[in-house]
Amino acid sequence: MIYGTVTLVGLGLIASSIIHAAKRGGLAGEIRGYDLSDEARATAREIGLGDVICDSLAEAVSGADLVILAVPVGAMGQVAEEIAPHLKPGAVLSDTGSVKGAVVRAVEPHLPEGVHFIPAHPLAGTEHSGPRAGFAELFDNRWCLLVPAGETDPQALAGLRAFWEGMGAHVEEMDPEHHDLVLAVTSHTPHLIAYTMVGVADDLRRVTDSEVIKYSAAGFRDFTRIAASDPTMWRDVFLSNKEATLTILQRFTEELFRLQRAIRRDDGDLLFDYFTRTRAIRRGIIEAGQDTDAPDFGRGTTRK
Ligand SMILES: NC(=O)C1=CN([C@@H]2O[C@H](COP(=O)(O)OP(=O)(O)OC[C@H]3O[C@@H](n4cnc5c(N)ncnc54)[C@H](O)[C@@H]3O)[C@@H](O)[C@H]2O)C=CC1
Ligand SMILES: O=C(O)C(=O)Cc1ccc(O)cc1
Repeated sequence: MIYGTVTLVGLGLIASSIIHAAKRGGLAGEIRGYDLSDEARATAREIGLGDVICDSLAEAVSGADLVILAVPVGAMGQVAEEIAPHLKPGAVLSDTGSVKGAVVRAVEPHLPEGVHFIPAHPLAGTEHSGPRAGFAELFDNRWCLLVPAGETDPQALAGLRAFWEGMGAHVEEMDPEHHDLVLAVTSHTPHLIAYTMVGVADDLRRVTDSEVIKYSAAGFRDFTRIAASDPTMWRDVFLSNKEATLTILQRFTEELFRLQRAIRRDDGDLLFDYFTRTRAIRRGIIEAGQDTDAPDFGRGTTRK
């Protein structure tokens, strides 16, 4: 056991997965939960999520050793303000938000003396949401980035690291600005591209007579899975990681125009070289053992 009492605020996919994984690892004496939505709290009780589901934030966090905010990024500041007077001195306050700079700025002004704030981001998820969506294996062999803002108590940091490792994750530390740029490249912009592509297909539905759905190939299906992700969560991600996302989108559109021009000019060499370079990146990820779901791409041949 790492913490006596752990409280999850927001009982969606990530919080419910933490509850299952912490139970599996025997990491907490008692697990409490709270959600603003009556329906989420009722569902959590119905499926026996955690030990106690509370009807107020104050009750949920009072006396807790670890409090994790697993609400949409845009709600973090308001929740922090509400729980601040009820946090136990010496408690660890963390979160799971997909954006870190904005969360640090929103939470820090409300932090009471003696509470250790250590933002975190598990790089694991699905397109599903709500208390029923969680499962204990979600974090197995996935990264969890700890993003300590400024001076952080080493013991508090070690405890949170052990908690995430106990849930199966590999833990690394990163600073908030760097985190937001990296995630803009690897997660936020790709999600926006998926939303756009599915939107374009939907606009063309009448022209293509629903054939995009009927004959959708694996690439488009992957886009539709990602574009089915929670609208509130992703609205908040883009509005709170505005700068980094716009920077990466600018680079993306420049590259897209370059490829567009190559197609128009029948510049096969440019396209071939570009796709050869990107294929090597995919192989690098697989060779580094970072994609456990991926099929073996090592045996194919390259034709020109
Ligand atoms: N879904 C994913 O794949 C991942 C999400 N995250 C981050 O984790 C956080 C939670 O995401 P999910 O679990 O997927 O979301 P979710 O949509 O499944 O659950 C969020 C829950 O928070 C509740 N909530 C909203 N405002 C609240 C408030 N003021 N007080 C209490 N509860 C409130 C909602 O009712 C909902 O039940 C987000 O910040 C997200 O960016 C991080 C990694 C992966
Ligand atoms: O489902 C997917 O493909 C994801 O990319 C999951 C995910 C979504 C948001 C995050 O901040 C981290 C991971």
